[in-house]
Amino acid sequence: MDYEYILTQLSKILSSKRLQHSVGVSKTAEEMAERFGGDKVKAGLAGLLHDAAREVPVADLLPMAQAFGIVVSDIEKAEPILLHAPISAKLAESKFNIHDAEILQAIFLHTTGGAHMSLLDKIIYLADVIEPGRNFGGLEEIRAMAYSDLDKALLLALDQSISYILEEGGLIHPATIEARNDLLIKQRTPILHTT
Ligand SMILES: Nc1ncnc2c1ncn2[C@@H]1O[C@H](COP(=O)(O)OP(=O)(O)O)[C@@H](O)[C@H]1O
Repeated sequence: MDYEYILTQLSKILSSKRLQHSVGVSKTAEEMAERFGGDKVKAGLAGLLHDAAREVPVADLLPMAQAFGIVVSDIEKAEPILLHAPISAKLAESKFNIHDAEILQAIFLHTTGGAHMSLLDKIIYLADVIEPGRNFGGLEEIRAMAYSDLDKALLLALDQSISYILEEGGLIHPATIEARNDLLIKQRTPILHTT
């Protein structure tokens, strides 16, 4: 399935604003893949499809996740919006014929992150945060870092997300804490970790 066809199909299930965001994430992810020696095609597709389920009505997310056989945690039951990421991965597979495990994993992890993120996972997480349509305090520092030190940029973005949720009094998904701890451990003992 080619890029243009996916774009047309997405325009039927996403608002023009969200579609513009998805194209922004896709282009940013391609640029980052080029900068860091990743796969540009996979980055572009994962970026384009990462929010495929973002406009599914919240009330439908839990039953849809269950129908797809997604294991739903207590946090996701309490904050079903988080399920849009794993459901987007399932839609990419079932509706858009994407069977590449790396692309599907990057879509799955794009909102929470997780331990042991691959280069593509990191690129998609960050591209979602820094694409040109985004604008929030502290973004410029993350943007600048995203093209020089991927892990430092990711750490900044995870910290920003955790701080924001804390301020809002929200639940923090444990995968986000795991992503942060994993990066910090690797930063402290770089010789033991080459990825
Ligand atoms: N790591 C997280 N843990 C818990 N909730 C989160 C996490 N990341 C995002 N959320 C919440 O999930 C919702 C959707 O997140 P997201 O899709 O990233 O936002 P956006 O629509 O800006 O892309 C937000 O309301 C946010 O507060």
